[in-house]
Amino acid sequence: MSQYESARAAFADWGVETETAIERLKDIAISVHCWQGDDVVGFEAKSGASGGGIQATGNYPGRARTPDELRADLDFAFSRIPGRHRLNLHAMYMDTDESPDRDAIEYRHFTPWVDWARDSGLGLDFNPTFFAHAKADDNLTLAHPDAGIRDFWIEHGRRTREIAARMGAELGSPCVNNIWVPDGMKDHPIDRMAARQRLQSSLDAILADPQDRANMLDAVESKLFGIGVEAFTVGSHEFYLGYATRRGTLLCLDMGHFHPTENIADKLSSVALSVDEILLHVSRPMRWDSDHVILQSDDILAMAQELVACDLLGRTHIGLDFFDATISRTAAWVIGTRNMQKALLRALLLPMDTLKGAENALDFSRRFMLTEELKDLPYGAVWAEFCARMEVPVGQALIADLDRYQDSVAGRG
Ligand SMILES: C[C@H](O)[C@H](O)[C@@H](O)C(=O)CO
Ligand SMILES: [Mn+2]
Repeated sequence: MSQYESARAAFADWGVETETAIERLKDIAISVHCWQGDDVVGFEAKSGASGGGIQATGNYPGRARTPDELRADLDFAFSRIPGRHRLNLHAMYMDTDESPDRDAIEYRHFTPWVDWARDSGLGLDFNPTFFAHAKADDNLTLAHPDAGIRDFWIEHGRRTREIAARMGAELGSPCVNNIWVPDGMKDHPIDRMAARQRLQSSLDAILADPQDRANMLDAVESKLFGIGVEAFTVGSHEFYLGYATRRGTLLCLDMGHFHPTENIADKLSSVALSVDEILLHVSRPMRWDSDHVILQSDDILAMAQELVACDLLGRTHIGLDFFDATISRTAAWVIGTRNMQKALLRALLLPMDTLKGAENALDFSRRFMLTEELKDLPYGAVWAEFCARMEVPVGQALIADLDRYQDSVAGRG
C-alpha cells in the first residue's frame, strides 16, 4: 500500500475523504504578492525607500531589478507552487518606458503584466501605491489637510480602479483593488475626526464611479500603527470596518495590522456578519508588523481552520503580505505560499461535523481529545500526493530546485 493509500485509510477511519479535500484545495487560488521579489522597491523611474513605515531588511543576493527579472522569478516560484493562482501587483510595479506620475498611470503602463498573466494562466489583483513618493512624505495622503495633495492621490486611486477593471475584464476574473494608505501621525493628534472625515470623503471620491463587480472588487485595509505613525493611524480597524460595511467594499484584514496579542482568525466570523467578502493579507508579525514569511504556525493554522469551519472560503480572497530580504526571495515565495496551502489542507482534512457535534453537545472533553488526537494524522502524505498530482516536487527535491534557482540569480548586481 502506498503512503497515500494508507493515509487515505487513516483519514477515512475518522470519516474524512482525502479526495474531497484534495479537490477543494485545487480550487483555492492564493494571491501571491509581487513585492516579496524586490524588497518593495518597484519599477518607477525614481524608486527609493518604500516609506509609509514599510521596510524590507537584509541584502540577500538576487533581488529582481527589472520587470523581466521579477517575472522570471515568479515563473519559477509559480512552477513550484501547486495549483493555479494569482499575482498581486502594486501600481509602482508598472512596466513601461514612460515615467508617468502616480496621478497619470494608465492601463497601457501595465499591459506586459496582463499579457504575462494571460500566458501563465494567472489572475491579477492590484493596489494603488500611496507610499514611496514625495507627496506622501508627510505620512498623509488621502487625509492630508492640503486639498491639492488629496486630489493628487484621489486621482491615483481612481485610475487604479480603472486599470484593475480592465485587468479583470482582460483576464476574465475580477481583480481585487486594495486600498491601503499610510496616513497617520507620530504623536498624539488634536483633531482625529477631521483627518478621518477627510479620508472618508477622499475614499468616496475614489469609489464614486461604479465598476462591474465581474471585473473588479474594491477592498480597504486598516492598520493599527506604523513606524513614524505610532500615535495615530487614520484608517484604523473601526474606521474601515464601518466604511466597508456602509459602502459594500471588501474588508482587508492584514495579520500584521493588529496588536500582536489579538487573534486575527477570531475576527473572521465577526466581520463576515457585516461584510459580504473579505480580503486577507496573510503575514507573520514578529512583535510588530514585521511581515516575516509565514510558517506553519498556530496563527496560520487557526486562520485556515476558521475559513473552513465558518464556510468562508467562497467569500474570502486569500492574499499574502510578507517580505524578507535576508533569505532567498524565491524560496520565501514558494515556502510561504505552500505553507498557506498546507494550512488549508489540514483544515480541509478535519472531521468538522464530529468536532462541531462535540462542541454543540457542550462535550468539551471530547472536543479536547479529538483536536489533540487528530494532530497525529498523516497530513504530509496527503500533501505529497497533492503535489505529485500537480507535478511539483516536495522535500529534498524541492530544496534542491530552490537552491539551483537561487544560485542562478545570485550574481545579479
Ligand atoms: C506593500 C504593503 O505591504 C501593502 O501595501 C499593505 O498591504 C500593507 O500591509 C502596509 O503595511
Ligand atoms: Mn497588507
